[in-house]
Amino acid sequence: MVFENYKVEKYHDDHIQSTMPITLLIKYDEPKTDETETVLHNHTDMCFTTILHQESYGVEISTKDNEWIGYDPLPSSLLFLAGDGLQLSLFMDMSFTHPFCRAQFSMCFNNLTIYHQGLLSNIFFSKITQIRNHMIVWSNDRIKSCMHRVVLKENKVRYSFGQFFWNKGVIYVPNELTDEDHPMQYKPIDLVEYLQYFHENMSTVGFDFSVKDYCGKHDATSISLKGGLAGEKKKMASRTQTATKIPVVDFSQEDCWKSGTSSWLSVRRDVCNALEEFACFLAVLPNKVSRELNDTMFGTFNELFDFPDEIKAQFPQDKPLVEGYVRLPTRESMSFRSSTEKIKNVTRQLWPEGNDQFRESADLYSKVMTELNQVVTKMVFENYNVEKYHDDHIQSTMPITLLIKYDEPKTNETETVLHNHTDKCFTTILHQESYGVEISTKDNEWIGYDPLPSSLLFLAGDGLQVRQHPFINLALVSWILALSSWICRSGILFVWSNDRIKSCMHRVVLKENKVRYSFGQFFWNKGVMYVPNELTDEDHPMQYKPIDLVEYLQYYHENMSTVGFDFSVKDYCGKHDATSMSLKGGVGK
Ligand SMILES: O=C(O)CCC(=O)C(=O)O
Ligand SMILES: [Fe+2]
Repeated sequence: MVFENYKVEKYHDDHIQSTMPITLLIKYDEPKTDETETVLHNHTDMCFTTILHQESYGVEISTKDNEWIGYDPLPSSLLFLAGDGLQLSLFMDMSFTHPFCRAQFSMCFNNLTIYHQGLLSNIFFSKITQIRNHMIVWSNDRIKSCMHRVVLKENKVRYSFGQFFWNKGVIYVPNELTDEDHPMQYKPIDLVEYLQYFHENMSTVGFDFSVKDYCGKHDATSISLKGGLAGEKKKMASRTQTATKIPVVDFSQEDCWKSGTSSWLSVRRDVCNALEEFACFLAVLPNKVSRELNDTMFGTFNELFDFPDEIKAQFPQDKPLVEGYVRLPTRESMSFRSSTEKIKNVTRQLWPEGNDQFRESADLYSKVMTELNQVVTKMVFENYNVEKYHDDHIQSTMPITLLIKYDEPKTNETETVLHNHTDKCFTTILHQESYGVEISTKDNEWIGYDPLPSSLLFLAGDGLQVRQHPFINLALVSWILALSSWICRSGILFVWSNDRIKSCMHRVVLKENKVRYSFGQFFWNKGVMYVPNELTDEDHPMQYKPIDLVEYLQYYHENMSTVGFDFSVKDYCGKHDATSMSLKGGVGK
């Protein structure tokens, strides 16, 4: 009917020939609470079309007006959806041999539910699948894929099943579906190749890699179907503007470290302007970190990351602010609490005979970063006239050091090795050996900087725990990492400052064909954080309830499956948000 309607029925036989229907039988666990629970988050299916049949209320679809509407199933009804993909693709890497092997897929689903309860649905069902709509391709944007979700309203198991219609071979937009009003939007696409490409490159192209990116014709990021896909997209992505620059704040004057001096006040102004405008700045402090220190520190990284995995893996993990060694598809990292004692222990563990170069330079950087953080946060507290809270704030701060090595890229193309994200902590200070970190401006431009040996990048923070998630599992982590967009919303500085300072969206790109080293300190806080009363007024009504950052992380880990990737600090402790809730207990969706 659809083909006929668009007068392309002559292609219909071929279309049906190439169709591979896949059956899926699903059981949703009985919800643990009486609340309505979203058990499958907003998504569209990646295939061409889907037909579902449910036993009881559950599927809801999003209308063009963004309303969610559901239906009580009739026994003799089936729900037909314009398709896009049941994120099956994500599971291909999980050693489940064939992308269309549904039986294995369901098994995989169940196993994962058991072992990774929480993580699964997020990776699985969140925004990631909204983008790959083949019906969209085929219909040249006339038919959009159906955004849907599943909610459980009753306290009982829910069964449902359906068929997902995939296609072998290349899908073309029929010429008949292009005209002046509908110029050709897509190049031909082989769905299976596309899925494969997506799997293999997820960690670099990112979850927001869409069918438009893959085979879009008029999109700025459009690419040729075969070869050089990632390259061109990445090139586009990294085409940074030179006009806007990351603000530089000069900390070279001795006086600017002393509260109350004119130099302090002037730096304070620069710092606060930079944070409000860019959520970050480059601190230049030649008296604190010299080129020699820079070279010594990075000089030890080679050896550090060359230790066999067994040695690196010895580093104990601690939740939710995990310390230890973490291997991801594009990078490996080592983290530990930033203290002289801890650095000594780490050094001794790695180099039983000692390594003064590492120990001393790591300790010095750690101290400088901690000091810079203290000074900058004090400036910020002062700027908002709440300096009386600063001592407590610093008392509760837990700095965590992270040392990172990014693998040498396999191609000569610029590669995004850490996708757009903000850090979940209060503040972050980074130091890189070579170009890599890029930040997103308010105008959504990506800007980077060539590091000076004596500079440190200060960022308004938000999240680290993704890489340090308790479910450390390579495949899962790579998905999470690729999913980076979900970590963008929980700025704690943002909470504290009652939305005055946004957290800094950043990413890491590799432009050169070589290993990249970087390290930093992430500043977390123990205990409950309040928006100071002084930061609320008519123009800034209180936006957040008190939050315990560590509990928040814990809560997030444990409930990821139901709260979804887009669960933000606003959802957790937002005051005016419709989804706001009390801090302890009853934190819903
Ligand atoms: O590699 C870097 O320099 C930055 C790393 C980063 O942004 C992070 O780990 O959150
Ligand atoms: Fe980061």
